[in-house]
Amino acid sequence: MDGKTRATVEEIFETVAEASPEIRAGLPSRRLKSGSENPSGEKQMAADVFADDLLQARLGNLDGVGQYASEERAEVDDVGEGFSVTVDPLDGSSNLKPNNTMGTVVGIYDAPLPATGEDLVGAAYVLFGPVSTMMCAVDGQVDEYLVDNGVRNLVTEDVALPDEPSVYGFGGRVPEWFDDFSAFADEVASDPSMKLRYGGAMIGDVNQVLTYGGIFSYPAFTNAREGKLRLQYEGYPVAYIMETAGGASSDGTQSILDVVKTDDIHARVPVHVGNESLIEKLESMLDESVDSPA
Ligand SMILES: O=P(O)(O)OC[C@H]1O[C@](O)(COP(=O)(O)O)[C@@H](O)[C@@H]1O
Ligand SMILES: [Mg+2]
Ligand SMILES: [Mg+2]
Repeated sequence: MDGKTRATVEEIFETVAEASPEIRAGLPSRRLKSGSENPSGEKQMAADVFADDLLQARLGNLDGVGQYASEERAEVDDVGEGFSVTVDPLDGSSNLKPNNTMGTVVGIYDAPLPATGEDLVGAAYVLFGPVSTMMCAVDGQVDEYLVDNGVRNLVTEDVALPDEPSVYGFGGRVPEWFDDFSAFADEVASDPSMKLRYGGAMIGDVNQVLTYGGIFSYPAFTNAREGKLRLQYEGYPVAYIMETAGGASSDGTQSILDVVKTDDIHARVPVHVGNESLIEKLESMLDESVDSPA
């Protein structure tokens, strides 16, 4: 990776870190529905709209950013020349009401949007928990930071997914899972070394997998084969972070990073990320009947 690319990616990371205390401080007064829907047909919280506007203004202002897209706005914004940035401004915003965890997810692509997994030059997330963690993946390495007053402080350099998996979290309604995924879930659950830990925000669930080892899935459903999570804002960035940390990702048959993009900037994808052994097992169990509803 050349120095200019690296510097631009770091500037984008720094801008997200800088905005994160403002996003966090804006949450208490914005835990209500905004009255509008996002392009995926979900009711937006006031905090979703606030975080999106803030990030659009800050990231769109950077010299090295050419496009900004988020799951909260219909169209891609052309903001200048440079990398394309995709944002899930508040991942897990349905956790606002019960005061559970949530975060911000960012993908940086060296191509116009919609881009492909191969176009990624960096990805990061901020997790709003008891502390604000920021996980940044660039140039083959993931680093973990604590964000304090908008500044990243390095906690762990070169984060590696633990070899021994111990946690799992599977999203959606169990009756709507395909039979083959249910069989995989049963196998994971029956492993005495595995514990169910599910929080309802992808980024919180992914962060505990990165911390302890394991698997997070938001699978295909019998009534929604494409799953729920969005490829450009959630699927590609989280797969890039997990694979860079030594883990694996899958849409059920292939790495999420190899999933072919469509023209739809809001396209969805089944998401499975975690230890390679579990992703391999999953793919072997889904292969046979992935196309046949339960
Ligand atoms: O509560 P549900 O419908 O199972 O969905 C939970 C999943 O949906 C999400 O909240 C979707 O993300 P947004 O909150 O950004 O729309 C994921 O973070 C989470 O994994
Ligand atoms: Mg999300
Ligand atoms: Mg969101």
